[in-house]
Amino acid sequence: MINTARGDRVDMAPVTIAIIGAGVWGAALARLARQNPQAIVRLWSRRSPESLAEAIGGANFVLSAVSMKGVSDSITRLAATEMPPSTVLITATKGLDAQSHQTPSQMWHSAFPQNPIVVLSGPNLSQEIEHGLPAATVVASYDQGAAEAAQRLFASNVLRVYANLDPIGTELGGTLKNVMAIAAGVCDGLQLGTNAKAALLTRALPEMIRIGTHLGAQAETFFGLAGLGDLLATCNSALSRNYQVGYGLAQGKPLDRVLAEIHSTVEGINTVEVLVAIAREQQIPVPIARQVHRLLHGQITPQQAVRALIDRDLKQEFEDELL
Ligand SMILES: NC(=O)C1=CN([C@@H]2O[C@H](COP(=O)(O)OP(=O)(O)OC[C@H]3O[C@@H](n4cnc5c(N)ncnc54)[C@H](OP(=O)(O)O)[C@@H]3O)[C@@H](O)[C@H]2O)C=CC1
Ligand SMILES: O=C(CO)COP(=O)(O)O
Repeated sequence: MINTARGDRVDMAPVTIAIIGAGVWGAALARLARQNPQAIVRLWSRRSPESLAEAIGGANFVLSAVSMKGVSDSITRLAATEMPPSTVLITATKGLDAQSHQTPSQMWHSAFPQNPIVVLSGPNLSQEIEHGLPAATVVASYDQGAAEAAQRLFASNVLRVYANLDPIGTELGGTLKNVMAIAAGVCDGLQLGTNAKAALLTRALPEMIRIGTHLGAQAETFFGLAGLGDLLATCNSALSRNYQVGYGLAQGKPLDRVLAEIHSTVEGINTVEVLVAIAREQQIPVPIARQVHRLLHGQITPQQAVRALIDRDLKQEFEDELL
């Protein structure tokens, strides 16, 4: 166990972290890292005047906070630098690659097999972080030392950081809940009530676990902060962009108008494509994700999506759970 009380920071050697991706999450993570007086924090984006090689020079940690569509580009850019194998790579992206169906940490590992890889994920709405509100998150890695180093780096009096050894589960919790947040937005937008919302979120979790365990996650991770925690935060907050998509569709707005109004990254739109493709190939039941997929493709109305979920064949509550 690590004691991360603020007073212990005097024992921590100075560390440098370079954050790639200066979107809202990259900026919020930079703010969090700056709470640590021992951390030198550099925030870099492809629009920055300095080169990436300069930004990562001497960094102990390189954190990627780019959206899923920027992960491949960022890997290519970083591969062109001379990053040493001791640099800890932290990924904070919540998405799945459309072609390979890989998670970001798997892509980073393929490109940099020698570097320790850490996943950072949890119920972390960036606007609340920017307002200095307290939160908790998870840093997960197969390399316990790397996860604990990231834990020491980010722990502060506004952020409680837990470490675990399941990076894939931690990453998929944050990724798959985005699809469920679209459904939750529909539920609230149609004013279906608290009973319906509780049913939706409760049934969303086993759906995430079925896909997640198929992709290599540990089931118990989904009951932690990066799974249930992030599901609750995102599905219950109008700050969530994925939730806003569902809410806007429930109000009868077309998807392109909803997206134009949000004008920011909405990872659930791509994630549901990958999720449904995997579910089809592997015959994994994902009823909520399927309705979100049909809704986003304009094949059904929000009301028809709700009806389709209720009209499914009757079944035992736990008959096909992987728990
Ligand atoms: N916002 C939040 O509350 C949270 C977000 N996340 C996750 O963090 C990730 C980023 O989200 P967020 O910051 O909110 O989104 P934003 O839309 O604010 O920012 C997206 C970032 O990705 C970068 N990017 C996109 N394409 C490329 C590319 N081809 N090459 C390099 N960089 C690229 C953008 O760079 P540029 O500015 O140069 O376009 C920008 O820095 C997402 O996966 C999201 O799910 C995780 C937890 C919380
Ligand atoms: O992942 C998030 C909170 O943990 C952010 O959610 P949105 O991408 O839906 O805004």
